Amino acid sequence: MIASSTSHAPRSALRLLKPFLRDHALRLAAGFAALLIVDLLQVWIPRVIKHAVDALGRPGMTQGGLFLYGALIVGLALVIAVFRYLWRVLLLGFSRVLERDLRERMVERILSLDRTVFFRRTTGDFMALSGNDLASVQLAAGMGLVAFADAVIMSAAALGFMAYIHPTLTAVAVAPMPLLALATRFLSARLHKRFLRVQELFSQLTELARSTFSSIRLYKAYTQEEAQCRRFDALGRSYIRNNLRVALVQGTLFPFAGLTANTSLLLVLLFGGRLTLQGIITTGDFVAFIAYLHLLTWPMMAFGWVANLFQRGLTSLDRIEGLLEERPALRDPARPLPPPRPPVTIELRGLTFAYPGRPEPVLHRVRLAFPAGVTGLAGPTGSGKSTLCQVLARLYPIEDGAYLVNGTDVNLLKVADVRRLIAYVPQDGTLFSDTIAANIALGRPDASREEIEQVARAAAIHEEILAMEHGYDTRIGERGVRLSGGQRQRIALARALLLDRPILLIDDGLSAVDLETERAILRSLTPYLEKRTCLIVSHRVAALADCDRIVVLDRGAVADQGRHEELMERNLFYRTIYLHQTLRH
Ligand SMILES: Nc1ncnc2c1ncn2[C@@H]1O[C@H](COP(=O)(O)OP(=O)(O)OP(=O)(O)O)[C@@H](O)[C@H]1O
Repeated sequence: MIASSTSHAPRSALRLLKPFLRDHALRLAAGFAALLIVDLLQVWIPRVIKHAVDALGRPGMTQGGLFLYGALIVGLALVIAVFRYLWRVLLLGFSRVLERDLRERMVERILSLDRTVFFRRTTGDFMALSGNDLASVQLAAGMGLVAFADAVIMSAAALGFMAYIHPTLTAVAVAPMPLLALATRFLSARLHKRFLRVQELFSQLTELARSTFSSIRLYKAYTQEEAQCRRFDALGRSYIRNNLRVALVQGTLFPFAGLTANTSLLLVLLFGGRLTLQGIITTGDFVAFIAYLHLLTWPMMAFGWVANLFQRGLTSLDRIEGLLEERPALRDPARPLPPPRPPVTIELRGLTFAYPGRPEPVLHRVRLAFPAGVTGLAGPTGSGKSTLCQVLARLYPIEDGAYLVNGTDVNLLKVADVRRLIAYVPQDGTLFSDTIAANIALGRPDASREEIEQVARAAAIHEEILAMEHGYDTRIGERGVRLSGGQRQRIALARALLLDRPILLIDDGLSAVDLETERAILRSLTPYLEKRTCLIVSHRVAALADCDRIVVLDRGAVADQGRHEELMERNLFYRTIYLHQTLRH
């Protein structure tokens, strides 16, 4: 699941940010300039304090004079507040814009991918990427970047002022700092590994939650609530355990930074105190020096913290890059031919097909022409009927044999141009939490109510929709009414009819209605299907009896084809199933 995220060095992920940094260079420059001003003004305050303290020892110093120093500090603080507001808006705003940009690119990429990728990646994986990972990148690019720049500017300025007071004392005060840098480096390497594991577990947890809640009725029916709770519990414990392992490293890093800062303070008190007593530096210098040391404490802590943020951000950016680098297996040719025009005929020539990652072909040298009219597709379960529909719907790459549209190989056409010719009704007609009208109009949101009603009539669902309280405006799904399996299938069929495309593929799309209704619907579709090419898969061969032609598939190969009467005469499988099903009804 996470394989692609760990396949390349995290730093290569930074390439992702380059064009973005270029586009927002001005905003960043203004933001960092504001940050620089804030930091410089901030390090100026101890200078004012120094002068105030030194002035205290001079004769003739009045309260009014002291007030002036105080007013100067307040003035500086006001200017600092304005510029701090500016950098927050500019730099933190930058991280939000980056977040939005990455999210849009991720959504675009996910929508461009095909099924081959979704076999490898789970929904939980996508959710973790757009949740946790994106938040980590945003935090690193926002607060992380700001804290880092702030720490660099502040420490450089503070060190400069300290060195100006007394270079040797400065060297003594910063002596413990390299230790902190080393500790940060060592600990953040561990943190990277542990954090990766936490992200993986979060992804698994999200996937478990999604699959549990979307199939909650099934778990209840199988009384699997407790078992499912145990699964959550085990995964949740592992998630906490691994988070604690992260906290253990972080918990070492922060106190260590604090300890280093206080050691520096001790050294300054000892050596700086002596220098003051000897009169080498003034009391004001000594007070200012300690104020600078306080200003240095934050950058020292910040380096450790920022190292963590960057580590997390890089790990997440790497995972996001893994997703953005995914490419659909189905790609458009470099120079596609113009889209085919109706009337459209389709044909398979010696098509052999295996699912990606599976060596065993599911379809073997299928040779079939689909003339205008209705072709029925029958065959034992697992014989490859759905696979054939999906290949025809242009959902998988064609690598062995040919799929021709109006005599042109589909590999020479744009994928979307072929798909635009086909209305496909899959086995599980997925409906969305929206109104019935919106569900039917999925492929044509601009369709009029009249057009929607017309296709609903053809799919024999109009009367039932009208009988509902809000008719076509009835909401379905989690917050609306629950529909029967047959109703869902007929709405899915109406949705495909509304597309008004030259080819219609119905993959057992009426399995949930009774045989008579299925036959009646197929008969009522006859006027709609005139001049179109239609393939209907059905488990009930009796429903296919009126088709112009019926193909029998067996273990992925075409076993027979002909009219109902012909197959009744010569095809044992067809006759047996037909008699079995009609006698039972
Ligand atoms: N996504 C997939 N990945 C790998 N193998 C698959 C996939 N979908 C189906 N198969 C395999 O392909 C074979 C044909 O399945 P398919 O669903 O096309 O048969 P079918 O005739 O439509 O079956 P049914 O009548 O039960 O719906 C089966 O062996 C199945 O296990």
